[in-house]
Amino acid sequence: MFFGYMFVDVMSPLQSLVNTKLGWSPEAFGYYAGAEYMLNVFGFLILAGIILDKMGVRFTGTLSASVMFIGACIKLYAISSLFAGSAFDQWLSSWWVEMPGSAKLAAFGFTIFGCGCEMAGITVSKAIAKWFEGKEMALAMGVEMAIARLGVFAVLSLSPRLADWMGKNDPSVVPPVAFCTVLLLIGLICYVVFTFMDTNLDKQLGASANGEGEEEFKLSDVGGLFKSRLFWIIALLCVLYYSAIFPFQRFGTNMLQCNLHISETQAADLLRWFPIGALCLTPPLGYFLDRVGRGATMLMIGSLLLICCHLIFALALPAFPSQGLALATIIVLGISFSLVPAALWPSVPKVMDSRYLGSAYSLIFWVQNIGLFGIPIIFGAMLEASNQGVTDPTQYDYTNPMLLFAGLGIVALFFAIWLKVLDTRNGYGLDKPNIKSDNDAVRLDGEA
Ligand SMILES: C[C@H](N)C(=O)N[C@@H](CCCCN)C(=O)O
Repeated sequence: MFFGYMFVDVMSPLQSLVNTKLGWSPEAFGYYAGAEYMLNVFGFLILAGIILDKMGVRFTGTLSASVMFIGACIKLYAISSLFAGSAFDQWLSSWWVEMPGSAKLAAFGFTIFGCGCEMAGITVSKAIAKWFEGKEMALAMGVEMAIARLGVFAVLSLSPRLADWMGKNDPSVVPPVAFCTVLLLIGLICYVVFTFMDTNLDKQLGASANGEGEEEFKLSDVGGLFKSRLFWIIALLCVLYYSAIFPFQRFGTNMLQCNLHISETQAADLLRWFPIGALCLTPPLGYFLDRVGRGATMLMIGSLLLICCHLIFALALPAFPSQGLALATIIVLGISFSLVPAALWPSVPKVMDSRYLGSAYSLIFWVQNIGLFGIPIIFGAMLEASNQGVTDPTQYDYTNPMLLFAGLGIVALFFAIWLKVLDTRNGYGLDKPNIKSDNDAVRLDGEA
């Protein structure tokens, strides 16, 4: 997940460079950013849930790491000089001309990568929920997410510097993407080694080699989940919250650059404190949740902080372009980004029967991916519409698109409050600690 999250954001701090070097407009960048989730939205994630439940963690993990690597190679080729000017490039550039050939092929590679990355995400979630059931599950998920955030921090720090590899006068998008592609190959090799070690351990313990696929995915479970009000509240809170977080991560560098009139590297250096805040706080919050609880309350506070931060970025930062204000807001956003993920993901096994868990995670990811696919496109289009005639990518006005993020946060807060009310009324146990011997939480199959 560390290398995967690095690859996801490798181009995020390079938006103005891809604009000048590859000719991608903000709209094209938005299409590219949303492409990560495209095939997932059109059903791949549901298939991934079935594969996970049928084939188990070892097989699905190896498959997802391989798919991520293949997607990364396609994207690397798309932005390289091997592709630029080729007959394939000319053909790809000849239709839907707003989207250059390199952007189309990179978006395709990112789509393939996204299938692997999201499949890896549900594999990890299910494995942790199973391994840590009734134990320090929230802490384990918090540590896993912290490692992923460290990847984002690392890539926001490294990417602009690697882009200047050949000298500041000739920056290029290729070195950072190539570097992260090699890391994905190393990740794949590590996972293959893990599967051999895990199989050997099973043999030593005398466990059945196929013991991991015992929780069968049933299509009827999907129907049951879709009819559940609780599922929809969690899924909609998830999609609204994350749609104001991950797309922000992608556009944030340029937003800071435009508002603060600083270089791309300086802006990325500021933005990298966002994942760092989340990195430091998510594990302790998971520890707190395991022992004390308050998950539903954390979801509300996290959503409220999200709204405040995006309103500051939209309205206050353009009026008071201060790096101190930007940094403080980024840190508070990092706190929000710890509270919600730390509480959201461990809440799912609390309210959904373990028989549904693989499918529940894949369906929540699926709903979430619809937002993660659509919002960057809408955001990019709003940015373009708000900046008609602006040719310098460091001079964009980000007010309207940032208000979109604040709006998403307001609706997310509404769902967080609703969840808290239902939890208080029906006793789902969302505000209760994870570690306890006889969990009296009401699960979906017991939902009225
Ligand atoms: C984007 C991805 N679908 C996602 O939701 N990522 C979450 C972590 C999900 C839990 C993984 N074990 C995130 O907060 O990064």
